[in-house]
Amino acid sequence: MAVYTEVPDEALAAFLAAYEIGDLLSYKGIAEGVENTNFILHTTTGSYILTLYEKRVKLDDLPFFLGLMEHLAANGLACPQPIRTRDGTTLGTLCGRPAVIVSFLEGVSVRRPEVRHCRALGAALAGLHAAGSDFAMRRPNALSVAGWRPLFEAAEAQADSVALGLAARTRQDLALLEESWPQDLPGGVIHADLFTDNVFFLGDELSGLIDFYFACTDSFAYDLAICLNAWCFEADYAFNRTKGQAMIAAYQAVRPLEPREVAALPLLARGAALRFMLTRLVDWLNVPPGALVKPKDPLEYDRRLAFHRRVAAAEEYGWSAVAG
Ligand SMILES: Nc1ncnc2c1ncn2[C@@H]1O[C@H](COP(=O)(O)OP(=O)(O)OP(=O)(O)O)[C@@H](O)[C@H]1O
Ligand SMILES: N[C@@H](CCO)C(=O)O
Repeated sequence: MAVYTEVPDEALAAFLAAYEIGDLLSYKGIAEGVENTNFILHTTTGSYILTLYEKRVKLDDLPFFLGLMEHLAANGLACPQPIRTRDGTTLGTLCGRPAVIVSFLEGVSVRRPEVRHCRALGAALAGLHAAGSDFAMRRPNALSVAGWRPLFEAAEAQADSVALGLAARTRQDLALLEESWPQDLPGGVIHADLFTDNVFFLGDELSGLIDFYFACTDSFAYDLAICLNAWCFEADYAFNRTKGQAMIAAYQAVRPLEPREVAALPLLARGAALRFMLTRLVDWLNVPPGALVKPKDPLEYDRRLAFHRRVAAAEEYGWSAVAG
């Protein structure tokens, strides 16, 4: 469930009075998602998403996220567009929480992506990188390599209670990645969390990207590495090279990777898997009493790491010099 804040009818009506989105017909809480409180609103002018930001989203970051969504939507990307009030503001307050209304995107996410979905995702990711290239604001990636050691230290003592040997192998991965993390790759705005639940399809057509609350300024190839992790492994943790190939080729049809990005891909993919393993591990070990949200399994990413450790070259992810 993701309705942490209950919103009384009167409070909602007062909040909506500042907008020109028609009369409210109905609204209901959205169960999916774990970070924020989301409602779907149906009004006489259409459907909208109302989000109340809960504690994990920093208030200072909201201008970046909202500005970015506006910028990307203005550049033709199918993403939620923050709706402005009559006074021209996008960020308001509802029930003591920062709150926004964004446009509703049609479509459904796919649980088990197929090759065609991976291809569509590759093109959309490159489109996002292109659409964000002239966005003026910056937000450093707090969950890049410098952010991993504090996460590891918070989990190290209990890591082996989750899987035997997890602490030792994570320690080794972390040391290697800290030493060799690729620097100064081409970069700009990245989504940084483009998992299947954040991508909508209508039939075979990709219809929208959501959840920009990890978006930041970092290397483009790292974003691709995150997507290879999230989309191209099978249920048995075998990497599906055909899916990787489809994703990378579609990405490169819009923005060809530079040779240094290709060379860095194995390390970037390994780092991306470590990042999600660590955030999941910390959450797994710190489930608040009475929590209604089930934490995500860190071992799904420990298993991906086992694959990445054996990879020697980008070809093993499906990259090839000849576009295919
Ligand atoms: N603009 C939108 N259009 C249509 N549906 C949306 C939109 N934004 C959010 N949703 C719906 O709300 C759900 C939760 O949104 P979102 O993923 O942003 O939540 P969250 O709390 O930030 O969760 P998490 O970070 O865990 O994914 C989505 O799975 C989707 O069903
Ligand atoms: N996509 C992240 C959750 C944060 O949205 C994960 O699967 O660990």
